[in-house]
Parts: sequence; structure tokens; C-alpha cells
Amino acid sequence: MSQVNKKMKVAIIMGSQSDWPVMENATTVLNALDIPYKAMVVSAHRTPKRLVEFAENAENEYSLIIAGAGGAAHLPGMAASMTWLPVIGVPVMSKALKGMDSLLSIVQMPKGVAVATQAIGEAGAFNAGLIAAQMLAMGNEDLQVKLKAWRQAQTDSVAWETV
Ligand SMILES: Nc1c(C(=O)O)ncn1[C@@H]1O[C@H](COP(=O)(O)O)[C@@H](O)[C@H]1O
Repeated sequence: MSQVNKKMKVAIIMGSQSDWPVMENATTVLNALDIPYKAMVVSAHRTPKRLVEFAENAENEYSLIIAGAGGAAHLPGMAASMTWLPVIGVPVMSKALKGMDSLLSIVQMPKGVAVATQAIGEAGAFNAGLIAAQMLAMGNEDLQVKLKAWRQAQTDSVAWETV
């Protein structure tokens, strides 16, 4: 894999395939800006060995990790504990506690291991893709141009007023 591709690629991991309808929102901005990604189920609880293998090798293939999980959402923090790559956490809505459990499990990291936690649910997943794009754009002028155009299109689409 070329250095350019490696620099741009985002991993989207989630605890269960049932998270995908929420986590798919993370792909909206990535698709719009032609940022490559790979989405996969990796569970700290159910597939711990797969998580260790993924996290220990992530820097060879990816620039950033978006990690979503619901309930006892240990996946983002555990991934962050095993790689220096930035991990953006998405609390997936849970049935029993409406995602408050997911949010608190992800956001309340101990000092020294960081997860960039987003809002609960679809908006959080969407913004995870957006902040990933912004982070990648820091060192990429082409991406900055695309991102500014995307932002302007959003601004134009929400402006509304009566005559
Ligand atoms: N929180 C975690 C982890 C983990 O943190 O490793 N693995 C699965 N899960 C979560 O369990 C919920 C229910 O999963 P199922 O729908 O498969 O029963 C999902 O939201 C998933 O993210």
C-alpha cells in the first residue's frame, strides 16, 4: 500500500453488526470527500484476540480509527489503549439506557488514554466522519479545499429566510 493511501485510510470498527445502521453515518463525509475507509466488526468483549491483532497492526494500514459501540462500550477505549492512532468514539444508542451507558463508558477515560468522544447515535457517527476528515485535512491541502467546499454547501443548504 502506498504511503498516500495509508495516510488517508480510516478504520471504522464497531462492537456488533447491529451498530452498522448508526455507524454507517460516519461514511457520509468520508464518501463525499473521497476518503477511503474500511468498516468491520471488532468486539473487545466477544472477539478480544481480533481486537488485539487489529489495534497492534492498525498503524500499518490506517491513519485514524472511528470506534462505535453500545451499552458497556469498552471497544473505543480498549482500541485506544493499544495504538497511538487517534480514536474517535461513537456511543451507539442502547435499548435499556438510551445510550447514556454507551456515552459514559466511552467518554470517562482515565487520564493518559484518550478517546475523542462524539454525541450519542447517528449525529455522533456523522460527526465522527466529519472530524476524521478535518484531522486528515490538517496535512493535506487538497482535502482542505474539498472540506471547505463541503462546508460551504452545507451552509448554503441550511440558510433559510422569508422574503
Ligand atoms: N459494547 C460492545 C462491545 C465492546 O465494547 O467490545 N462489543 C459489543 N458491544 C455492543 O453490544 C451491543 C449489542 O450487540 P448485539 O446487537 O450484537 O447483541 C452493540 O451495541 C455492541 O456495540
